[in-house]
Amino acid sequence: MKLSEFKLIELLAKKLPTLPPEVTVGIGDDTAVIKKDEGYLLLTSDALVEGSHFLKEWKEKLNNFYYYLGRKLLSISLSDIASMGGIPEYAIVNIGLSEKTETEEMEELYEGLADCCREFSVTVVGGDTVSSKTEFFDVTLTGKCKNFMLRSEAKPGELVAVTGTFGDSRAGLEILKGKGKEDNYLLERFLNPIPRVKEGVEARNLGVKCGTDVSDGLVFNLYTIANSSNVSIHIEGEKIPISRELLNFVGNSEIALNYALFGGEDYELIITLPENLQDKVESLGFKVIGEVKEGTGVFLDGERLPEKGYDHFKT
Ligand SMILES: Nc1ncnc2c1ncn2[C@@H]1O[C@H](COP(=O)(O)OP(=O)(O)O)[C@@H](O)[C@H]1O
Ligand SMILES: Cc1ncc(C[n+]2csc(CCOP(=O)(O)OP(=O)(O)O)c2C)c(N)n1
Ligand SMILES: [Mg+2]
Repeated sequence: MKLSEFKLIELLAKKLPTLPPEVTVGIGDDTAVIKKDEGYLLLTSDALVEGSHFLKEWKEKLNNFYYYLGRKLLSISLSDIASMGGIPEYAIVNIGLSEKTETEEMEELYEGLADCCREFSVTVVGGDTVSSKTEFFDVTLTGKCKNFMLRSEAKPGELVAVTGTFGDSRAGLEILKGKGKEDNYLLERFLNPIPRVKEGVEARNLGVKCGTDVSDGLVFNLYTIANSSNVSIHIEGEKIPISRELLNFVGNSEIALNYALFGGEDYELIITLPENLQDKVESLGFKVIGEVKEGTGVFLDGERLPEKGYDHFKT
């Protein structure tokens, strides 16, 4: 594919018929938003594909690898519902199995999926099972909300805040690829991201209007807010949350910051909020990392950052 992931989606979206009036948000945010009764239906889909998101050989390194894959499969869509401030409800699961797939692996995948369903009160209501050259797993998830957060609602003068720490997942991926020293915390952060559903709902309940989650990298997802809100975002390097484990893994704070900014698969939330909500969102566990201003772009300590992140057709 010659185009970037996002240019391609833009091109394909133009082919589709115009939206009916009940579709409040179509392609372009973390979930679709569809007006329903007194509130909204949220709808999202994400896939995990052998070769792109995981390697089958990782099974040899971890005896419960497919359990974690089952959890992550649901968690990545839960993170999209979380970023809208929604409550997850129903899931459809499509699985593509190769000649190498074993029954026990799929049982393990479904045990992970089931545990995650129990933890977040999600009900699997169907799916599809097909053969494929390489394995793939795909979840479509619905959610509900009375009000939602969007990428396009950031306003100049607001603060930018995030949950959790950044860059750990990329380090976990490197460990699985055989680079660097083993670290269970970092591995866990890659294999078992915890979607911030509670934080998303609570932020929205406080009146926060802008949110997204971080799958392609902190900077890239800050750009999705900046671009769709027509604002600039200014963050401070020393405020970016970085774990002790990541610092130990990479050895110095400059490289750790690079992992945090561009790593990807963090599945943490970014929100923007008016200053008067700062204490309240901090008590939910969010940390302020910067501010929203007029203009365009994302800046770190005054310097414009490149709009780069994970792109399926570039990496
Ligand atoms: N093949 C596709 N057809 C229609 N919409 C798509 C397609 N792929 C992605 N999208 C939409 O494009 C937007 C961006 O996708 P993506 O970056 O995958 O979102 P996210 O990081 O929240 O999963 C989303 O609204 C998503 O639903
Ligand atoms: C084998 C392998 N190589 C690279 C990665 C890293 N990686 C794959 S997808 C991705 C970004 C997020 O995934 P995507 O499918 O784009 O999620 P979405 O933005 O749609 O939520 C990253 C960092 C990986 N997990 N596994
Ligand atoms: Mg997606």
